[in-house]
Amino acid sequence: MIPSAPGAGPAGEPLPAAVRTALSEPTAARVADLWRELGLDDATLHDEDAQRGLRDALADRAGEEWRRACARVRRLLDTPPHVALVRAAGPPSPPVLAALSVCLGRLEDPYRRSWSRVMQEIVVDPGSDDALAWHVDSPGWPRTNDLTCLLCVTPAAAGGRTEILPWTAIARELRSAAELRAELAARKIPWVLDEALGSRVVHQPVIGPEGLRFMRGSLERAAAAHPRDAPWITSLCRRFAEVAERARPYLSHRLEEGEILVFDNHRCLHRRGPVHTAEGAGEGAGESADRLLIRTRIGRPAWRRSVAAPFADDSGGRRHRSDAAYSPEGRKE
Ligand SMILES: O=C(O)CCC(=O)C(=O)O
Ligand SMILES: [Fe+2]
Repeated sequence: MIPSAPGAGPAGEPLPAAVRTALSEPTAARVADLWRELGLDDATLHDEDAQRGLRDALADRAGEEWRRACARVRRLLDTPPHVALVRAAGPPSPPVLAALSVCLGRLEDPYRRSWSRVMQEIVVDPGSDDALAWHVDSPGWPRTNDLTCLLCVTPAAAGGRTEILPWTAIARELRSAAELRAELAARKIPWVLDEALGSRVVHQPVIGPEGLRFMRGSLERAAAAHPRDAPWITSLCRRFAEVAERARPYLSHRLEEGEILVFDNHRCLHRRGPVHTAEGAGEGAGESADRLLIRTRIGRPAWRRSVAAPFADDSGGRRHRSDAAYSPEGRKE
């Protein structure tokens, strides 16, 4: 009912060199040593005290390069296009991903079940095309995560580009569609939360005061669960998807082994381009299961983000947010 995105196209721009940060081998090794010393793994990391312990240990002992890299990533996330790419020397390092994540905010896990992971393996799922269309992560959570980090363990043999569409580009496209923009900000979608979270419904617009909330599959679920609202939900979703499809520029990057891509999940949409097998193939056919990423989803950023609530104006996020408007404690779930 809502059209699919075509995936990576020639219109995507490469990641600017300015968003890249390298970490030296000694720093990466120190981080991994701390991780081992603290006896951390995915299960222990669910605990907020363990996350705080790791953050404190890193501040004390990971060194100046680590401190600078974290500060730089925070700055990059605060500035359009709200993206940072970190490459630690050596093989792909889940400890470095976890360490970077806890230095940015809290690793979120609203499920709190034995099967849930704060460091989640992301493989190509031929049964779902949600990742192929512009979306934000966690539309099935009461509050979507603020930041997403993706560590590339195994790159795609071919294709599989990760693409980022910053809010500033969407806002520009919406300038000539004031009515649609007003509707996107005013009409509250009855989002159906994940089954494991009780399938509750939360009412939020696509363009909310805190950011974007959009995923085609979730909107289809909302429409199916609320047949009377289905016509306007479907129409709004289709029109927004068309705007996102036209919006430029967006970034397109094929993650390489060991790279960590971090982006602001409230101020960007993202998607994955089709993955090709050696035989070649298009979307849906020949998708390879080899590509492996590890994802963390971060809430309550550890710093006060300084960029204006982008949804209050069209200035591209240059105005400063008031601290009060962005205090994590002041947020409702
Ligand atoms: O695989 C990627 O590059 C992104 C995947 C994604 O967006 C998702 O699984 O939600
Ligand atoms: Fe995603």
